[in-house]
Amino acid sequence: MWRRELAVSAPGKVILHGEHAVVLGKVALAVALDLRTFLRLRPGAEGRLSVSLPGVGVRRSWDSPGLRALRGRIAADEDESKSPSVEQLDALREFAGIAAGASAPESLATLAFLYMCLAISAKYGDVPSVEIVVWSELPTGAGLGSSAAYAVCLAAALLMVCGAISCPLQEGESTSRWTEEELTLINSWAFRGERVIHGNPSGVDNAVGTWGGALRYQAGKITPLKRVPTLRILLTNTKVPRSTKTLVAGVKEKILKFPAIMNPVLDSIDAISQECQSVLEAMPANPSPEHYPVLEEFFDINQHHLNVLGVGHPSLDRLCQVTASHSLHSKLTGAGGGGCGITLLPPDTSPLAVEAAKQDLCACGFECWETKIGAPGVTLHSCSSLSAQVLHALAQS
Ligand SMILES: Nc1ncnc2c1ncn2[C@@H]1O[C@H](COP(=O)(O)OP(=O)(O)O)[C@@H](O)[C@H]1O
Ligand SMILES: C[C@@](O)(CCOP(=O)(O)O)CC(=O)O
Ligand SMILES: [Mg+2]
Repeated sequence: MWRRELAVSAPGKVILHGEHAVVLGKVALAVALDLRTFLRLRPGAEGRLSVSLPGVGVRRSWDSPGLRALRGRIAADEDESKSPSVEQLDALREFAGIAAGASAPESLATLAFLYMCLAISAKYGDVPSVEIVVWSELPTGAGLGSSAAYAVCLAAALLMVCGAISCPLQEGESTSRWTEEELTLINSWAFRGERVIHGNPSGVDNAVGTWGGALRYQAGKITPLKRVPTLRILLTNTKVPRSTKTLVAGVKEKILKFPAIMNPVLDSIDAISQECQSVLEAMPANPSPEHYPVLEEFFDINQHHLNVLGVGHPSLDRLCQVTASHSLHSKLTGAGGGGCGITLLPPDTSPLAVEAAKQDLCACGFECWETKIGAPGVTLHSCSSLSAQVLHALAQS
């Protein structure tokens, strides 16, 4: 029986280069963002599991016998590939009253929650009697990895409640992190949760959510970037909604239709990620301003490539044009099709130019803010150490 009241948080991410191509085994460079998802965990009534997801309007509660019976059906279908099978997802949908093919945020969030809860408890313990609330500072479905931050928080909390990983927070401590081995387990379960939401994720988003910082990711191999310069980045949300799952499926279709045309584009994106990594790693030892025009050109070239892959959007074209009129360079980040773009702010950019660009972007109906990148990965918190704003948001549910 779980007895403590605790919170878990995980950061969103910004992909500098390699979105979409990374799904097909190419290199991506990604950094953790200073916007986080928070999960509050507390003991619930004996024999009941409750979840509240205010960001997507979900408030559900189930009794343990019903969940155990469902778990029996799901566990029987467990396959070797560790991917949720069609039969498993159908059984979960039927149980939760979600229509086949429903892809609304609340349906996917509920499905991912049930899947992770039942699969983790089947392997490591009993269905927990806890109350879970998840709230995020991240916009949902905007390219900043909210799905992965959600899956990472769920994986960490559920693995801890089921005893698969430790509860590293001592009495009196405000925050704590897990060991490398435990983080690897959290990451692998978060990846499974992402699969429920995305269909075919690369795993880069959950890796950043778990480890934080800045990393290179390729085909499951995670390499932390140690000496990355502090880049100033302006983040702009076009507020055009989109679904990563649909966009990733669209890219796959295009590649199958025109392999000879599309594969070289993916190779070029891969080369951009690799060259960008070399430039970033050379910058701390040689902090010359001449690196920035190179980074800006990489943004421009990759933005064109992403348009070729079919994941651009008129709102993103507008974003690039507006920032270009202030001599700044931008690209989409994440799945595209709307959502967010990033703009590089070289150190010599005048504060007036940044302000003017922000004003013009806001006049388009966009929201923009300067970000700090390289935030810590998944973290365990005492509830009393959370800010009043986060506590308030978690208590509203
Ligand atoms: N705070 C949250 N609470 C519940 N579900 C969430 C939350 N954040 C994200 N999700 C889930 O993730 C989905 C969005 O994922 P996705 O389309 O990959 O966009 P992104 O990861 O770029 O924000 C939502 O539809 C929802 O199912
Ligand atoms: C397009 C992709 O490269 C990143 C998707 O990021 P987001 O869900 O838009 O935050 C997909 C993936 O890597 O799984
Ligand atoms: Mg996502």
